[in-house]
Amino acid sequence: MIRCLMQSILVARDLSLQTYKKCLYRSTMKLADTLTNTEERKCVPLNSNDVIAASMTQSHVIPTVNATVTSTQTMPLLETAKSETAMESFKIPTSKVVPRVRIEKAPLPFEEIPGPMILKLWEKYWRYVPLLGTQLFCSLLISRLTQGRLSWNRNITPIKYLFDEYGCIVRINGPLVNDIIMIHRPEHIAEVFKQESESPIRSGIDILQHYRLNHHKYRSAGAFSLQDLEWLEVKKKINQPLHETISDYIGKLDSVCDELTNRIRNIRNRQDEVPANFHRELTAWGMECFYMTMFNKHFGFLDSTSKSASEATKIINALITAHTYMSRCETGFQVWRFFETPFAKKLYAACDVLDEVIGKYIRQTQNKLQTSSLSKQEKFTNEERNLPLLEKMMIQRIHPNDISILLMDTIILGVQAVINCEAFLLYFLAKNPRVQKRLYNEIISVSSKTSKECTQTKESLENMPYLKACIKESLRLRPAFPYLTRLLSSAISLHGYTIPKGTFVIMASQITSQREEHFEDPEKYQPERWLNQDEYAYNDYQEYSCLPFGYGVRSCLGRNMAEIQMMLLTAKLVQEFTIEYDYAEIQSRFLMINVPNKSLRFRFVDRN
Ligand code: HEM
Repeated sequence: MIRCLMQSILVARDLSLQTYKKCLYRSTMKLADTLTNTEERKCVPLNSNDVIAASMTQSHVIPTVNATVTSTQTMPLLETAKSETAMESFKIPTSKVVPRVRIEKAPLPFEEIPGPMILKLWEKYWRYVPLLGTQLFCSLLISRLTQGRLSWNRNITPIKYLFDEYGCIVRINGPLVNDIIMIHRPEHIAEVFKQESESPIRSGIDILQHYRLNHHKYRSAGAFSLQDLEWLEVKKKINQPLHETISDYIGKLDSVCDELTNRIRNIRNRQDEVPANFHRELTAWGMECFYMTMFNKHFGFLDSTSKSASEATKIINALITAHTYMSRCETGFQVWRFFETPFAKKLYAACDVLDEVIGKYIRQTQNKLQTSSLSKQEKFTNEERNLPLLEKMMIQRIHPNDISILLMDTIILGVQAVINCEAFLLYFLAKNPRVQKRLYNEIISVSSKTSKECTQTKESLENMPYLKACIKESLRLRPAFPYLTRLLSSAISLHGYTIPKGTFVIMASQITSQREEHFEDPEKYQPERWLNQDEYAYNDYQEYSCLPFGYGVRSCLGRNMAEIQMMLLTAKLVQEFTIEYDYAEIQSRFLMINVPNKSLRFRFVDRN
């Protein structure tokens, strides 16, 4: 009996508590709604805490709303069903709402930005490493840091983990390196780019810099590593010739795409599937495009029967090796700073092969230009625009050393970026037959109007908005570089914190471009989202929400070249084949560039 009685009391108490909570919530919401319509609400922004506070502080004076009830009557704390009905229509006289004073928030100290404790573990190692650069730290962070603790597969996941754990701004500090801030919100990225100086500083690739300055005794570190105004001078000189060359070489680049198409027909099996090492064929295509634009030479990378086949194999092997060991040297502890490790030796040997090839063409061009008179050279720049880029750069009097390192950066990073972005694009098309169909229709309709069958021109490419959207969408989901970096040249304010000048900022742009606020169903491949720009122009920071080629003065120099190459090849392949892929999902893994983590076993089924 007593137990029953006790239970009933407990149940009754629970019920009354629940009713109280419900009523308090309803009155709070009602109050918030009402306040929205008052003048006070307009000038005093309230958050949910304010509303709750307001309801609590005024609970004794809030009028219950019956016309008959005066404003001085108090509302019962524990409401009855009667008072609940009465709540439906109560009004608060505006004069009773006490306006709140907006309190200016003082900037929060930089040191209070949350960051991972796990990094503290590394501090004890750092002191044994005298030559620590920011890049080392970034590398640690981006590559191996969380190994063992997370399901680490060398992709962007650990960075995402840090944001999930510490919020939208994460600070990483150490005793020897400068502080590093990691961000991913477009509005924060905008602040970083707004403070950019005339010559912004980005993290370089230390091992390539080391190769050039110490191993090779070149006079500068290279396009990706060079920081000062000297590089900007070179960049200015290259920019225009680069764009002109690409436009002038569209026809030649298109025929390189024809070669890959034929090669696919030769190498696919009876199920129309290309071999697992199809990535290598894409590399050959990328290198042939590079040779064509830089040296105006057809090398035969896609022709296994050509005279230069063994030389082609050597160059492609060198490129693959250089990329692999650059990534291995650059990530983890950089022991190569103290002695030449086996990884560094392999990288240097591969770079030497590429350097030799580039050097050969530079010498040839130098000889050619020495034999022609200056006036003739000037005539070249004005009249004969079809010169290869190397010759144009030499006419611009760019130092041969600078040309050499620029070309090597273009091969190791630029060509690799194009190949891997193209690989992901083909994958997305293969996985989305509806998109592929629409793209095919666009290509056919434009080609029939503007160009000869199966040949693209500058005009035909300009008339393919859907193709551009397909590329943009693929770069949104799988950019070549998942993050951008800058050293702050002046202090900025982010998320209420003051970030001092000299802080190194990592912008996780791959995460930015997959945020729900900016992209509906962000994980889906939907090129259509780029066609109606107005629909997406609602947000002030839209511009910063997808930056596959970076932003500002230090944005990608090869953007035009990359986009044209990708457009040409994609148009060609979609026009000729239906592309299919039957295997497990392909994700990216990070080898200084996002690369596919699985073989590209596409099926290329003839359309006719
Ligand atoms: C789809 C292919 C490519 C993508 C996604 C890409 C992306 C990028 C990104 C994100 C940056 C850093 C920008 C920044 O920090 O704001 C960059 C820099 C650069 N890219 Fe590309 N790139 C591609 C292809 C190429 C190609 C083919 C070339 C060769 C001409 C090239 C040459 C460069 C150079 C020289 C820089 C350094 C620019 C500077 O520091 O001023 N890129 N690229």
